[in-house]
Amino acid sequence: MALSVRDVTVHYGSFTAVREARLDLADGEVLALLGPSGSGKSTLLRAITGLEPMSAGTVAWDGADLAAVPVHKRGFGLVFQDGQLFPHRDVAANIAFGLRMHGVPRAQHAKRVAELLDLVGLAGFERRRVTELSGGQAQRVALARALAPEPRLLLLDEPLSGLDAGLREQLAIDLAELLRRSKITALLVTHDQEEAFTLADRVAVLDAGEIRQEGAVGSVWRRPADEVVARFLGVSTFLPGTAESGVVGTELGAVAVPDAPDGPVRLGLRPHGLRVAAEGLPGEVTAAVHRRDHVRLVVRLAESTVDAVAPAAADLRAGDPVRLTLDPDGITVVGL
Ligand SMILES: Nc1ncnc2c1ncn2[C@@H]1O[C@H](COP(=O)(O)OP(=O)(O)OP(=O)(O)O)[C@@H](O)[C@H]1O
Repeated sequence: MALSVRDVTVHYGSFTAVREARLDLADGEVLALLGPSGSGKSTLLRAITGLEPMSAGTVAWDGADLAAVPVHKRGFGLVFQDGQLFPHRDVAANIAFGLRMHGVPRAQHAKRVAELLDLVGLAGFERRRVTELSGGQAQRVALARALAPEPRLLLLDEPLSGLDAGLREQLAIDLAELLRRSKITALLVTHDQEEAFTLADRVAVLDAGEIRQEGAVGSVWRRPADEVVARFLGVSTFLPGTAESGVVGTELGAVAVPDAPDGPVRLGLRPHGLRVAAEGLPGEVTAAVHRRDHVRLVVRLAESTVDAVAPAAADLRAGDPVRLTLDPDGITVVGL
């Protein structure tokens, strides 16, 4: 195991920001620490880098404890939300800083800087002043600077959250491609599930300083371990049901969940787990919000109020009657 984090606890005075965190990261793997604001993600990342003193626990690389290894000798690269570039130097000098710090001979700098700029999609930007870069370009330069010394672990703390939505999505896709192509081992902090799912192989969900669930992104998404994780991953309605031979019967109807074990289960419904259809449960729209590719609804049923979706073209308003049907794609089993 490249990185192993064991029972790491961090206190700020009497407040416990991270409690007994355990994580493993294999070579070439990308792990996202995902959680709401204040859940302790940055604190855990900082503890791993050595920037934050730990009250208990160990951080090891290839089995060797890093307690006595100072931050700059850990061989880790760091990228923060605002790239923290040196404003008075040009792009090439910012990237070469990392090379100088690691004793790369000066004669090799220009070639390596050009390679790194090519890698982050900014070929030819060497002489550009960093004050003349867009937010997205600045983050690419920060990434190139962090990668310059070929770190054994790249740590990214909300690297895209200072950017506007469209750019963030594009940069997340580019970054995911770069991490996979270059087989970089990386730990990413984010509060954005889309970003975590685009970039990471595995995800650890934090809440109130504790890792609630850790696993492959797909399995955490499909099988959240508890209600806290489920809510954070977009589940808004919980529904008891009884599974028999891969079909779960509930008060809202039956739905196929092939791997649900027979017996009582708890379903978690994301908004698109209930869709407007020609047939189904009757209800009344109490709120409708038009989004780019669908309409989000709040619908009052006979016994409860639920979230649901309709196609973008649906012209629905509060007071309209609708019928809802369960869609397995938006339904998880919680706490299996
Ligand atoms: N230097 C500090 N001194 C005291 N408390 C702190 C300090 N840094 C963070 N905290 C507290 O520790 C908790 C965890 O903070 P942390 O920054 O790790 O959360 P986070 O999940 O990264 O949140 P965000 O996404 O908002 O950055 C928060 O309640 C925060 O207020």
